[in-house]
Amino acid sequence: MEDMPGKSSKIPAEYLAEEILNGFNEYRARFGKYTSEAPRLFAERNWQQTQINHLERLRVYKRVLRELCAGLREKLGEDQSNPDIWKSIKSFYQNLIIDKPDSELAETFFNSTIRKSFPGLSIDENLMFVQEGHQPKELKINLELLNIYPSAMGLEKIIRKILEDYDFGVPFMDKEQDIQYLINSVQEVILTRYKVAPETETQILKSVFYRNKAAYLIGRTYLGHKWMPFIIPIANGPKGIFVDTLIFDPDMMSHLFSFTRSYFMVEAKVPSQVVGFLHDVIPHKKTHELYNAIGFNKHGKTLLYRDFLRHLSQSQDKFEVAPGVKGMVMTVFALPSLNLVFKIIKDHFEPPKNMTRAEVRDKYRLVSWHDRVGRMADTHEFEDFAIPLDRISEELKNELKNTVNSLLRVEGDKLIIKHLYTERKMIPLNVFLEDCETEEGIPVIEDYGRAILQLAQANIFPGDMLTKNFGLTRQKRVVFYDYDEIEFLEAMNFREKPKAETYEQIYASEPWYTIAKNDVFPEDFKRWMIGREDLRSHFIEYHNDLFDPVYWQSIQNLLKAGELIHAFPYPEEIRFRPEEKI
Ligand SMILES: Nc1ncnc2c1ncn2[C@@H]1O[C@H](COP(=O)(O)OP(=O)(O)OP(=O)(O)O)[C@@H](O)[C@H]1O
Repeated sequence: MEDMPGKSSKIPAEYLAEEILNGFNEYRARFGKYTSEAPRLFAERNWQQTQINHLERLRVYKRVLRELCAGLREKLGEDQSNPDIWKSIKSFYQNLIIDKPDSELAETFFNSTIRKSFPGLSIDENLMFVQEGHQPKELKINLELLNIYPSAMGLEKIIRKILEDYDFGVPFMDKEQDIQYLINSVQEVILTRYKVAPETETQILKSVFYRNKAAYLIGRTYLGHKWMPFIIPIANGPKGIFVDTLIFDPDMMSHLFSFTRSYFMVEAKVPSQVVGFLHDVIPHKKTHELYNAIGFNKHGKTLLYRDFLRHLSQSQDKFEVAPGVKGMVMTVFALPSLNLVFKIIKDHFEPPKNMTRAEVRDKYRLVSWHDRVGRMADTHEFEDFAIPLDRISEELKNELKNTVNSLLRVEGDKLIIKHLYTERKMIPLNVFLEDCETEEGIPVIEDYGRAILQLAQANIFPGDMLTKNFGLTRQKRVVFYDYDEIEFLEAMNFREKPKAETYEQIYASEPWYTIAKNDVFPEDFKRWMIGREDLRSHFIEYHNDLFDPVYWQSIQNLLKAGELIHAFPYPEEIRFRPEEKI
């Protein structure tokens, strides 16, 4: 063994590097086991277990890491924060993972390990993979990952062959009708507009993407001058498997991979190759978002951080307090040129907020584990996040000092923030509604109500539903981002207001009836949900159900009966069949 600098006198660095690699392999094996069960659970329509597996898979990383790091800390003893030893471990580890098909994930795993084992570590390229190790993993497409259908086969034969190749082990409800629906869609969208040359082809990833109650095939057709990507959603209803629709719209495709959706279960032995294909098919999405979407959210976080560092070095603007109404629980700031916000839990909350910092963190964790149904933003959690002091505006410096001082320290020319969340930057809904035209506002407020109802169907009650707690995405979709008052819908008690009968009751300045902590009176929502006169009446009429306690109770009853309500990540109108035919 080559004599490495600073080799531990007690346990050789080589051994510790192997131990970290074993931890990584353990994580990959356990992650892979949950992923590999997705096709069977889909075939069995076992949605309960699908949900459990989704949650368990999200927990694997931390669980493996916790055990590994406890062992490492014990073995390293006083050497836990000896940079020479870690440098040596990194060097051995780098050699061990060099030929791994998922070495980029293994690097991220190393970073997590050292951050949890080395007290007081600051970002250091010698000790961590701040940038990618050897050679950056090229996002190359491997043709072996694809099923290929030459155009010369003819449309109908291609479609038949696709439905044969992707065998879910369950009979189709009506395969002939599915084939006809698919032919019609292709004719409508492609063949009426483009002439497909016979020497071209259609490619579909062999790996199927599973999420909730659906499976998705992802592919593209070469039209002779450009690729036309598509997604085929497939569902398994009580009468069998069926193709639910065919998606060509790039925005819809992109939304399927949105930061507001849960991660897919998909076999990806070489993640960079699957991401490479997705990158070509959905060019809008950044690489870190695609890694997140296929379940490697820790590596997604690494890439997000690398993007952040690059962005910082290429921009000059200053971090500012985020526009909109300031939070009572979170201090939120942003860099105008960057598509992210940074959220820190305040040191003290003003009444009526009376939760603790730990409780707020629990709520954020709940959201990251829960099905976000396209209506809640995913967050990444960072510890000891460094920002150059000269990039922070004076106003923000004061705001940070006044609200989160206990989490700040200065190291050289950097401000280090002990704990923060990053989240996609959106336009706060209240800001948008302040000066939009009526016609622009109408679809947005309709979507606001829809967002609340879809969250309810996923067993989430936002608690505080004011427009300031929702944001608008690039695609003008309304997304909830204020999690500190979130509750499970099942825990709420939706009530009608008792009718005042006596003189005292009618003229009482305070409610004369008792109100329990989880009581909710939906008819009150009318008073404060939408302030603008020109939008208010439309909202109240359009979302009449929102103000009816019986409607909320009916959603609770469905949830109590164990119903997993599937939130379709595409509009109802594009589905091939109405719900009653399924
Ligand atoms: N993802 C985001 N994109 C853009 N702005 C955001 C985002 N998240 C938060 N903000 C801004 O920061 C403000 C405070 O954020 P947030 O609602 O999460 O804090 P809070 O302290 O939980 O709020 P509250 O006082 O309602 O509990 C928002 O009103 C909005 O203006």
